[in-house]
Amino acid sequence: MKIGVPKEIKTNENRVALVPAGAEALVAAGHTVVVETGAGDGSGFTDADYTAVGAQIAPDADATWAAAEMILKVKEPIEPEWKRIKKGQTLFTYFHFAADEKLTRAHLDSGATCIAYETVELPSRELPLLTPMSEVAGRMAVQEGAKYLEKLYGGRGVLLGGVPGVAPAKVVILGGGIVGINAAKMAAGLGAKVVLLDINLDRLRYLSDVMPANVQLIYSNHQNIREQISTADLVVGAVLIPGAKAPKLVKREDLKLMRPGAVIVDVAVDQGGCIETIKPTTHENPTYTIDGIIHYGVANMPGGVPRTSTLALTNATLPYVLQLANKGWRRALRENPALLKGLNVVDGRVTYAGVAEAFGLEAVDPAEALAEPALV
Ligand SMILES: NC(=O)C1=CN([C@@H]2O[C@H](COP(=O)(O)OP(=O)(O)OC[C@H]3O[C@@H](n4cnc5c(N)ncnc54)[C@H](O)[C@@H]3O)[C@@H](O)[C@H]2O)C=CC1
Ligand SMILES: CC(=O)C(=O)O
Ligand SMILES: [Mg+2]
Repeated sequence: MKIGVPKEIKTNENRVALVPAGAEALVAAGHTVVVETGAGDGSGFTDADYTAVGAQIAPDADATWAAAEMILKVKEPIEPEWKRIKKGQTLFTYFHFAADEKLTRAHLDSGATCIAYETVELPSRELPLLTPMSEVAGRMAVQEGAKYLEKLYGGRGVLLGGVPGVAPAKVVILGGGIVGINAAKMAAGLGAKVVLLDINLDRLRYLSDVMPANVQLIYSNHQNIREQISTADLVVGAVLIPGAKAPKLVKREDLKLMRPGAVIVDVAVDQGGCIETIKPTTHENPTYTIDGIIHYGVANMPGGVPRTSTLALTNATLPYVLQLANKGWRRALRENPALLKGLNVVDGRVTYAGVAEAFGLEAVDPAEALAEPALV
């Protein structure tokens, strides 16, 4: 199979979807790998690192897309990339369709087969291709939150860990999945007082076994959330309903309960955000203020630490990339139910219920879409 790896063009997105070790594995399996010149630069991989393992370098994005039956990316194709998508081409990347109708319609119109990293799901309900980036983003959420709490950035001027004689800051985390547990570990390690809320009681029980004593676990409902954020310095949004739009847990009027200069980092912004007032921002311009509360809404946080993130992401994606390349998307999805869960759009139809629901579209059963020979 011919596999294309374009350079990411979203603002300050320096990750790349395939590292030289992955290119080597694909070439060894008999595939042709075409990498856009400079695609690996931001993560510390040169064109020469790719050619050394048998990949080809394309001079620009057009040539990379045109050559490929399957495109490997990190972020969803953005508007300048849409014209390059070919009917029947397989796209394997993060999409987050439910948060963006225009993006969804562009991919429906393209006729491409869109397999989303974020909805690949194991029988255990784990999301193996979201997990590594959630680990990065959860850890970063505390780093970024700590920065914007500094007075210089408009924050309350509070140090997360406090010092002897002065109380530590309070960090409230909404959602105790991968982002939540990683944020909690970091905040607790720095000495903050941490409160984590989730609706999954089994998850709260598990967290109570593994978390240190400065992490308190509370059931998530609107009343408890309002009570907790009223004394928070940093709030981290970390909820997820896989593939669907995030529920709005903090309403606009709730901001009035919060302390001026408190910071919200809504990691869930890529699925629309769990804070009513959040909107997507970029690494270049990450924050804005509403009612005295600093909002951080970067939708590709791991892009800020591309070396770590690229390695972590590609460790997880490569086994799936090899299955898609070796078997073609139909057989790979038929033989791997986890990968089948990743199918969001095929031949102009939505195959993921959460995405269809977000825009009032009809969802086609992915197994049914697979069964149609016309879509080979
Ligand atoms: N902004 C960025 O750069 C990045 C964003 N993300 C996003 O972060 C979000 C969280 O991802 P993960 O932690 O991997 O998901 P996860 O599935 O591991 O955890 C989500 C948690 O939210 C909980 N939850 C659901 N409804 C809730 C409610 N009403 N109140 C409290 N908790 C609730 C679930 O029980 C679950 O424990 C996703 O939207 C993901 O796409 C992930 C990586 C990077
Ligand atoms: C998960 C995601 O959207 C990201 O890593 O950018
Ligand atoms: Mg994202």
